[in-house]
Amino acid sequence: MALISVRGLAVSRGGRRAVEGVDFDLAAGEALILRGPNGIGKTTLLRTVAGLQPATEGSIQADPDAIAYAAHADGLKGALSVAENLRFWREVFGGPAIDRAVAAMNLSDLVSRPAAMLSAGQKRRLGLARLLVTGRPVWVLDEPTVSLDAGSVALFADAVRAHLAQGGAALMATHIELGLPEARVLDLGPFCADARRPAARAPASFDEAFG
Ligand SMILES: Nc1ncnc2c1ncn2[C@@H]1O[C@H](COP(=O)(O)OP(=O)(O)OP(=O)(O)O)[C@@H](O)[C@H]1O
Repeated sequence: MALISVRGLAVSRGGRRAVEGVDFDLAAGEALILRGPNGIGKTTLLRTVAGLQPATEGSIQADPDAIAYAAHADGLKGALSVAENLRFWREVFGGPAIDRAVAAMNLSDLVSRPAAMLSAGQKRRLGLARLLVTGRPVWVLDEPTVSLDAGSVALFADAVRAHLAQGGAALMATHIELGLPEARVLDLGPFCADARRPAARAPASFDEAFG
């Protein structure tokens, strides 16, 4: 059974339709990568699936309590240490102990350091470790590997693979090659609202050259 089922989905940002007519299912053990050029609507689609904004059209079947959403921003508390941040999130979500998350994202040497004193890549590793302490099955991730070095991208791919093996699922927008050949790819290009309705931008009766 699908954990997320999307049919005929259109999403908008700033009053403009971004993509429309999007269909996909995501089942336990599956990963789906959204691709498309800057501005096509990947973030908008992920925010809509995560329940942070309404769909313009179409349907999304998913349990909002099953989704852990990680946006561009890491959402860390700068004054709290790495361990305190993870314990905070664990208590909010009621997920598993933090040890596995610390090890999975190579944070063992940093557990006592305030999050404000981490590098950009270390902050990102902590932001991703947060997913593991939510205990939620569906990860919805927006550019999860920004700031990560090659070794950390590989760690992240391992964490996703382990999550899938445990019956989880992942929906991700990324421009880079994650090293997850088992993931399906959905190119949003054909679903760009402007490209599908060129007449809406340039009516046939309008003579652009002499208007
Ligand atoms: N705050 C905003 N207000 C109005 N429109 C916005 C805002 N942020 C983004 N947009 C517009 O919404 C559209 C979709 O943006 P979105 O961030 O979803 O694209 P994206 O595919 O995630 O892009 P990127 O690859 O650059 O992250 C774009 O055309 C963008 O210009």
